[in-house]
Amino acid sequence: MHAYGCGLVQIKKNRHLFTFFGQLPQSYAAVQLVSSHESDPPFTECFSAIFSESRKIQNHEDEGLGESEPPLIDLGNLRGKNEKERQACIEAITKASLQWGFFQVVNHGISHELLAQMRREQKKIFEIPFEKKVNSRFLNDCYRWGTPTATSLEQFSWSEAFQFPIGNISEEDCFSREFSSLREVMEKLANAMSELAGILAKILAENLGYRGHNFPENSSKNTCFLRLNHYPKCTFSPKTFGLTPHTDSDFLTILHQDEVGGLHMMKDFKWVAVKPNPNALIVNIGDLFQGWSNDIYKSVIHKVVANENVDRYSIAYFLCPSYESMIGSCKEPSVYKNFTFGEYRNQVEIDVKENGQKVGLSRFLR
Ligand SMILES: C=C1C[C@]23C[C@@]1(O)CC[C@H]2[C@@]12CC[C@H](O)[C@@](C)(C(=O)O1)[C@H]2[C@@H]3C(=O)O
Ligand SMILES: O=C(O)CCC(=O)C(=O)O
Ligand SMILES: [Fe+2]
Repeated sequence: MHAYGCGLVQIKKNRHLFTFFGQLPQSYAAVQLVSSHESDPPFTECFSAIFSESRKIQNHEDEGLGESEPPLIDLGNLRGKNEKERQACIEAITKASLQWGFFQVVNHGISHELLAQMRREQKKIFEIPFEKKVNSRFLNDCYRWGTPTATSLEQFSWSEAFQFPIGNISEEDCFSREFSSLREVMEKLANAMSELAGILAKILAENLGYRGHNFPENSSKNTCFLRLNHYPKCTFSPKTFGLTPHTDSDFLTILHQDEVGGLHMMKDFKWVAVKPNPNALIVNIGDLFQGWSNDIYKSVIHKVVANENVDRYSIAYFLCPSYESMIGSCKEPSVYKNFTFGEYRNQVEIDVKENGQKVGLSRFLR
C-alpha cells in the first residue's frame, strides 16, 4: 500500500492471509465484510474506524442533481476545411472552459477499438489478487487504494487505481512479459491522449493571446500520467464517495468513463451528473490552467459517487508540465504568485497529509 503513517497489517480475507503496510484495523471481528472479491481492496477491514455501522451517514444528503450537462463539442470541425466551423469549434471549447471547466468531445480521433482494448486490459489487472497488486515491486509501485490519510467517511475514496507516468510506459523493464499487452495498449492510448491534450491546450492558450511566452508548453513525460481507476461496488452505504470531491492538479484531464455513471461536477453551486456517452471523452480544466489563465478558465470540483450494484471503471490522462515549470499568470495584475509545478505538487501532498484534503490554488493567492 502507498501509505502515510501506517503499520504492518495482516488480515484474513476469503481464506487468504494478507500482509501489507496499512492502517491497523481496530477491531475487525466487529467489522462487516463488504468487499467480496479476493482482488478487491479490504476497505472496511483496514479502515474499520471509518466503516462502522454507526457511520452510515449520508455524505451527500438530500442533494438535488442539476438537470444540465457539460457542453458536447464535435472536434471533427477542427480538422474540416470549413474555417467558420473551425472557429465555432474553438469558441465552443474556450467558452466551455470558462463557463463550465468541463466539456465532452466527440470525433476526438481516438478509436473505439483502442478504448475498448484498454478497458479489457484494465479489467484484467484489477482482477489480480489484492496482495499482489499492493506489493511495491508490482508494476513499479504505481498502485493506489482507498485514502491512507482519511479520518472520516467524507475523506475516503472507495476506489483503487494504477497511476503510470507516461515516460515509464515505454520502458519495457517496468512491465514483465505477463503485461506486454497492457503495455502495448497503454502506450498507444497515452500517445493518442497526449496528442489530443496538446491540441486542446494549444487552443486554450492561444485564445488568451499566448504568443510563445510564459506557457509551460512542453508537457513532461515524467509528470503526465495515465490513471486507470476502478470503483468496486460498494454495499457499505450508497452515499460513499468513489472519489472524494477534488480539483485536478494539472493543466487539463481527458477522461474515458464506462456506462455506469457516477461522475458529478459542480456547476453554479449544484452537482451536475456527467452522464455516460459511449462516443464522448470528457475534458476538464485543472488547477494549472486556472492559475495560468488568471482565473479565466475554471478548475471545477468533481467527485465520483460509488455504486452499490456494479463496479465502475474509468481512464484518465493528466496533462502536466515538468516540475521546474513556472506557472506564472498570462495576465496582469495576476491573482496568484508565481509557483513551479513541483512546488504545487509538494503543497498538495503536505495538505493531504495534514488535513486529509488538498487546499489547492488558494494557497498561492497573492
Ligand atoms: C486526497 C486527495 C489526493 C488527490 C486530491 C485529493 O484531495 C482527492 C483526489 C486525489 C486526486 C485523484 C486523481 C489524481 O491522481 C490527483 C493528482 C488529483 O488531482 O486528484 C489526486 C490528488 C493528489 O494526489 O494530489
Ligand atoms: O472516474 C472518474 O469519472 C473521475 C476520475 C477523476 O476525477 C480522477 O481520476 O481525477
Ligand atoms: Fe479528477
